[in-house]
Amino acid sequence: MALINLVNLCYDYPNTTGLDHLNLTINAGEFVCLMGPNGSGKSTLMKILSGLASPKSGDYQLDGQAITAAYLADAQRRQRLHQKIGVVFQNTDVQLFNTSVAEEIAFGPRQLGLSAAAIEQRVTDCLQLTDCEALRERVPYQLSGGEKKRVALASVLALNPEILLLDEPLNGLTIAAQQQILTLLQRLQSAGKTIIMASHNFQQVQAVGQRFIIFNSLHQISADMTAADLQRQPDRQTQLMTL
Ligand SMILES: Nc1ncnc2c1ncn2[C@@H]1O[C@H](COP(=O)(O)OP(=O)(O)OP(=O)(O)O)[C@@H](O)[C@H]1O
Repeated sequence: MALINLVNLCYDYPNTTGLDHLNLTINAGEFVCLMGPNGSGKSTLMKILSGLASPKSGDYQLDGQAITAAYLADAQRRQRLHQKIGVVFQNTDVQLFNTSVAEEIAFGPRQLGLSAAAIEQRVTDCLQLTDCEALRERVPYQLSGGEKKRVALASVLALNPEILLLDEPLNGLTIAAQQQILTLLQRLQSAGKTIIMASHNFQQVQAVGQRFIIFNSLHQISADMTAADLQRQPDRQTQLMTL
């Protein structure tokens, strides 16, 4: 069974279309890049997948469960969804609000009601996984862009989600910081996570993406290709280089 299944999914903002009749299946363990020009719908799809918005029409199923407005209205179910799908937002500053990095990572597990020992274990594990041990007592909003991104990822991983959604996680980072995030995402995929990453920069993601879902300016999916498909289509690669 598909992990994520979208059928004829539409979403509208008050004055514009967000998503137009998306049909999409994503299986567990995939590393998927959502690509397309500015305003094509990548962030809107992330909003729907993470339960921050519900579709106007069409279906969204996660592990066979229909995610509807009624489902999202139930706080317990919403929490279950948020445990399953972790989101790293485009603007990391909206995500980091605690007074230390350790507190930032502990926040989610504490909300789940875990014991102090279990929380400490998750903080230590996630600091190590994201190479953030040295940042443990730092104030999150004073960190560099790359450090903030790694801490945001650590705080999301503390809930041990099956799926990671990342909206333009490489924007504004140095090449070294980009590489560090990409290597980490590959390790997480090897550990069994499903990775869904939005990007409009093919150069940044071509080495890691295994599947590329390409949006057009009409907020539709115009192509859905594996990395191997893309290898055989240099014209398409050139097009993606200039989104
Ligand atoms: N909060 C909002 N209110 C109204 N319109 C919105 C809102 N957010 C997005 N839109 C519109 O919905 C469409 C899809 O936008 P979306 O942010 O999903 O695109 P994107 O592909 O993520 O773009 P970018 O690469 O710039 O982040 C665009 O036309 C955008 O202007």
